[in-house]
Amino acid sequence: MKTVLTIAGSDSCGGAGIQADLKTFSALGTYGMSVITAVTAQNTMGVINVREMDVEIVRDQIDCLFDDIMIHAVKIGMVSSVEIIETIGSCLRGRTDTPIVLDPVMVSKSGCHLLRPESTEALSKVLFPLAEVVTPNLFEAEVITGQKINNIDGMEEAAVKIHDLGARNVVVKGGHLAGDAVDVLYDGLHFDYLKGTRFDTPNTHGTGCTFSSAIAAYLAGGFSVPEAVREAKKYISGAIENSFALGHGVGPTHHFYALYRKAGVYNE
Ligand SMILES: Nc1ncnc2c1ncn2[C@@H]1O[C@H](COP(=O)(O)OP(=O)(O)O)[C@@H](O)[C@H]1O
Ligand SMILES: Cc1ncc(COP(=O)(O)O)c(N)n1
Repeated sequence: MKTVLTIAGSDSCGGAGIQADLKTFSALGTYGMSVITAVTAQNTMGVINVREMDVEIVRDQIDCLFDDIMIHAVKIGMVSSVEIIETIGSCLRGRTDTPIVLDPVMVSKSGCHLLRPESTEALSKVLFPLAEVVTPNLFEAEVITGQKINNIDGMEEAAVKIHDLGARNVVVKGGHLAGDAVDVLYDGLHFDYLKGTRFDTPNTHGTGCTFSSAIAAYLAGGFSVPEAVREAKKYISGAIENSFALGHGVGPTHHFYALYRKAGVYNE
């Protein structure tokens, strides 16, 4: 059994964060585990409250898993504070056999800061050099590089800059650009373009969490980075195509539509 660990925040409404990550790991046939960095009180309309975990419990969650279990890939999402970032860094440094996918989560789609603004530098200094893949969205790539991004050329420039900060592979996601949903993968030498149909849906809660978790699940399964990113793109596209309305705001993507259909229990 391939195992994948998510280090991220809890999203009480289940569309993003730890909950989206574990659903993705399960849907892709891997065994999911979690380290919770923060608990958010969140629904489809917004984030009501955030409680960070203290660094001791973050460290103990990570260490006790590595002490006991072979972990085939790690995904990192919401990390919130400099202290939590440094703790994760010190726990993972040296564990070079385990590929790490870092989704540099900063602000929720509903506009809440999930990374304290003063933690941006620590995120790139401490965690980028540990990452096999970093997956910024347009806004995150702009904050990290200090440059506005309006098109694919801008995404390429940002990918190069983020690679220079130590990430071995960078996927700049184009989910927030107009037109097709095109993401740019850069490995330090070549650009690769992940093209996807844009689905006209408001229900995109947790798309970035799901995409990065799918990359981690495929890396755990032994796929190369370009293969893992390509398969993850297919997975997130299907999950968005089958996303659904929930609550009064931005609904979640659907992780199990293929399995449900096969079992004849798919409920539109
Ligand atoms: N409406 C959409 N239709 C199809 N793909 C989308 C759509 N919105 C986002 N994506 C894709 O979902 C993935 C996550 O991207 P994005 O939504 O930009 O991440 P984030 O949640 O970090 O803002 C990317 O592969 C992106 O291209
Ligand atoms: C705990 C947690 N982690 C990540 C996100 C980002 O997801 P989105 O960008 O879809 O709001 C979130 N809303 N909550």
